[in-house]
Amino acid sequence: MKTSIATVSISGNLVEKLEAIAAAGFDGIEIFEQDFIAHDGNPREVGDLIRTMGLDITLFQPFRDFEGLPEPLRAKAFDRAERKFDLMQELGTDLVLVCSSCHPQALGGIDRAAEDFHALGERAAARGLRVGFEALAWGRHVNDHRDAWEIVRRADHANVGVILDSFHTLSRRIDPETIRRIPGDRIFFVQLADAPLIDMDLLYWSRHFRNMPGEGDLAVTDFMKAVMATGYAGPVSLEIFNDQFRGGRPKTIAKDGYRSLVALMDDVRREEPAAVRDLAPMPARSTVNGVAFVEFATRGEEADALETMLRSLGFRLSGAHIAKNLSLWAQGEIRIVVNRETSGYASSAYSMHGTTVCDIGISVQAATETVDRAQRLGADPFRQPIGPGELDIPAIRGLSGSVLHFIDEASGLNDVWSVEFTETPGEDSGAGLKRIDHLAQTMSYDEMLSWSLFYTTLFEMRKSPMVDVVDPDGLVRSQALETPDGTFRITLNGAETHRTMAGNFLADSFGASVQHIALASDDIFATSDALAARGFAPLPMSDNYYADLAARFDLDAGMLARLKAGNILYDEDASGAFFQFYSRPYSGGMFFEIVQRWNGYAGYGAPNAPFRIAAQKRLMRPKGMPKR
Ligand SMILES: O=C(O)c1ccc(O)c(O)c1
Ligand SMILES: [Mg+2]
Repeated sequence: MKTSIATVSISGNLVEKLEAIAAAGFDGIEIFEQDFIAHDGNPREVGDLIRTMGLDITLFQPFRDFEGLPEPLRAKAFDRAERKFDLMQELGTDLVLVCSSCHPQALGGIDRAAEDFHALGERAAARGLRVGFEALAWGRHVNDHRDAWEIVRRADHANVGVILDSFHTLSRRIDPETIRRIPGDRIFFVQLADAPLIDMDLLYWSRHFRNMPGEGDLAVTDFMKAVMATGYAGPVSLEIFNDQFRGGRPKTIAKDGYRSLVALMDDVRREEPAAVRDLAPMPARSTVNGVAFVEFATRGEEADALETMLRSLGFRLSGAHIAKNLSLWAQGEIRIVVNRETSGYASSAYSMHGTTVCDIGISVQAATETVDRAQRLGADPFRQPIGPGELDIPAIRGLSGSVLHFIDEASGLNDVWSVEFTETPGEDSGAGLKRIDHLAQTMSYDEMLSWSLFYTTLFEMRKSPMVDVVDPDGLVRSQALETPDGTFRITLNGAETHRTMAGNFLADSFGASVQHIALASDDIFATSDALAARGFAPLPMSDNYYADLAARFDLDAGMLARLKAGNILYDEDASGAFFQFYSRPYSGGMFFEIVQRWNGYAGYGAPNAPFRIAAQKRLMRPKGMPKR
């Protein structure tokens, strides 16, 4: 399988685009004519440059407004085609994409279009070139791949084939199963794009909101299954028009594209093994059993403050590392590692971000396979020198320099706590916190798609719809990712301005990271009492909040009084209820959350988020102080 991507999908100038595409691992590019025209260099040099980077030119595009024109426009279109054929030969590519005409004078008529394509096929054949016809979803007469295929069929020329683009088919809700009727050797090229479901004009949607397969809501896997079932053996190419990507970092967008394409083809193969023959095998998405540990990089007074916070949350200092300056804090199944090392990865994370979550340990079915899959999807493995008596725990670099370790039972890696840590005796039985409910990662809005793709291609996780969270100083978008059984949950919070609570944290910590950790109790009121006895100070909520709760929900006076007394927030969904309270912010805007899910409540208390943020800001921005 040859992987390819259109140059239009990546930001930067032509050379920057090519470098990013080559580095991400693609085999080829579709050269977008505009990118070539904007470049100052002759076509032969450009072709040679592309090839020296190890890339093929899989397609030249687009050639517009060709079929169905009356004379003299028709003759002019053929002349124009001859010029572009010259250019293609100099660049060194044999396939051109002709997209269906939007020309106001195009006449329509399947046979007229077929005759035009037959004639174009003759001219292309004379030069050893090929022509592919793509139905644009907004084409004047041809806007359905079934009509494009009928035209190609009637053109009846070996050098004329059809080009399929998932966006054009799926955006019009055309059943992708209809692709199975097209002979694979008549499909000259396949373009892939996903998109979020938004009800808008097709052209505008296509030119601004496409995204990588798996990042949107279209049935791209079904589309590709149908394509592969035809026996299609040509390139599989991404063609993404997206405003955000046009302004993104070329390397990141290209890596995301490669990750999405390999994950998609692996999914297709799992569902139709016979159809995908030449993709190297890779392990399936990992099953996650939960968060094994969260590690903070910290120092000095900040480290002491964090440990004071952990103690007030009912954590017990349960171990010290045999060789390194790490302390292990435990409660229920929760393990938090406080790393005060002054060299190595955690130390650089501290220098870069201040006190920060530098490492997340994820408990999976098979740790080594998880790293294998991640690497096949383009992630880098992470290694540190292993000291005497230490285990070699498989790990990768996440995005923006983060690290993920994988722990499993089968290989004995979950013994790391008894192997690498000496037990600190103690009696403390905790405050009833049992497990990590979710980790909340803060990032800039532009990074959200990269992170959700990262998690959903590596793990069996589903995305919930994006919600808008109103901060007094701006909007934060939030998206939850979770395993089917809820054992591993992450919320991604994308900030667009520095002035939001999330944006402020991001600016102060120089990059995406975990901003809060939500810990689950099975009895929120008992936990709240136990924490109060330890001197834990919850985030104070306003009286107005509780007056509104009383209006919105059927809560009896006793329940309401208990919620208010504990500064506990409340929400309900179709099946159950949710209780949550917060710590006060520490170390530049991080915090802890305590939650209880009752009767299968599935959300994260999104309706409460604006009031939580306002309460945090009241603490961080004392009364009377003007906002920055
Ligand atoms: O938006 C367009 O015009 C356009 C051009 C070429 C394509 O392959 C396509 O899918 C869309
Ligand atoms: Mg296309």
